[in-house]
Amino acid sequence: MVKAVVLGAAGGIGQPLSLLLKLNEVVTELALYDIVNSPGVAADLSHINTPAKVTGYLPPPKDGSKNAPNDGLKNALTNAHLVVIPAGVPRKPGMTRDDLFKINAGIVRDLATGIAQYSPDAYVLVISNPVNSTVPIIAEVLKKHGVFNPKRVFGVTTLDIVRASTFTSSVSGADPRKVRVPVVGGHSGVTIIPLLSQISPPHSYTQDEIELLTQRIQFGGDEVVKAKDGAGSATLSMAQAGARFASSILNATVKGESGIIEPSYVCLDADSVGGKQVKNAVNELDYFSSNIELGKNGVEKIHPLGNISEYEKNLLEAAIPELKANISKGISFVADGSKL
Ligand SMILES: NC(=O)c1ccc[n+]([C@@H]2O[C@H](COP(=O)([O-])OP(=O)(O)OC[C@H]3O[C@@H](n4cnc5c(N)ncnc54)[C@H](O)[C@@H]3O)[C@@H](O)[C@H]2O)c1
Ligand SMILES: O=C(O)C[C@H](O)C(=O)O
Repeated sequence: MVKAVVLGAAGGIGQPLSLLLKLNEVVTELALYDIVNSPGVAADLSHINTPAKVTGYLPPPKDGSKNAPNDGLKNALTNAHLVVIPAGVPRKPGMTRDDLFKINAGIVRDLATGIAQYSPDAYVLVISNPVNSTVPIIAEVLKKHGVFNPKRVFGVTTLDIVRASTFTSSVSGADPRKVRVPVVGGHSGVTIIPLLSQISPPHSYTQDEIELLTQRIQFGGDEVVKAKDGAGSATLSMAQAGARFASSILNATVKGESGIIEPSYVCLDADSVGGKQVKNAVNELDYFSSNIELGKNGVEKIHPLGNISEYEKNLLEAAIPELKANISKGISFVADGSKL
């Protein structure tokens, strides 16, 4: 049995992501949890003729008036192999991702408490923003419960990779499906660091092109927030990116495929898989996105940054203070909170 769970499944990302997971034939059970509408989304998806059995769960009603299942989160999470979290509010124009911390930190902390209790061995994929802080929040909650495994918790930065392929190809004329650009660092503005010097297949951009492309990849999220004009942020492209990363995790951990490499924002404490080497290169940050090789137990190897250009070194230097602050904010939120 391979159970995938989506927490925040009725939202703008949650619905198309759940659809794509329903189409993934490695998944045999798909559990959808949200504070609203998840049974409806589950009923709808359950008519698709793929193997996954779909169920929808809600929290217990606040007034206790309805005869709803008592513990939706527990039932959703029990026996999960993979948990994907797109729960939380999205940006409106003029906001930074860090502005979402006030609401989303508490949501993510409470969901992490459920994961610690009901699915401590699951692979956890965090989409909720601000990713630079929500991943440390999840890790700290799992640590408090004694169940944190740094090889199993991932901040999903795949949308940055997807955008980098699309935007660079629009300049070079290459097939975007075949282009890979490692995007390292974090997932907000200047913490997003595209390594265009390592683009595959290789391509030489002018310095002007490099600067324009870097800016566009770093602030690609803002393009969508602006175009949606108050109706949220990227949902469809994020669902595709999230499903791609989930599929990579499933292919590595269930099917045993080797050699899958995807950048992701992870805890660098896993020294046995190369975390220390990356940590040394990024001024001792505890979390960072680098090329991650996936294996049957999750993170198999955290690849070093490799040769990077002077321009990219400057991007890294500019990213470090913001990443440090975002990480500390997440860690302190759990350390200072009482509701665990
Ligand atoms: N990592 C990325 O690259 C990336 C990309 C796009 C969006 N995001 C982030 O993803 C999050 C979701 O975006 P969206 O557009 O889907 O928002 P949305 O508002 O459309 O959906 C969010 C869903 O979360 C649900 N929710 C709220 N509190 C919950 C809780 N306690 N438990 C379960 N579900 C809960 C809501 O009911 C809603 O259905 C935002 O924080 C957004 O910034 C991240
Ligand atoms: O921009 C946002 O707020 C959503 C997401 O992080 C994105 O990169 O599209």
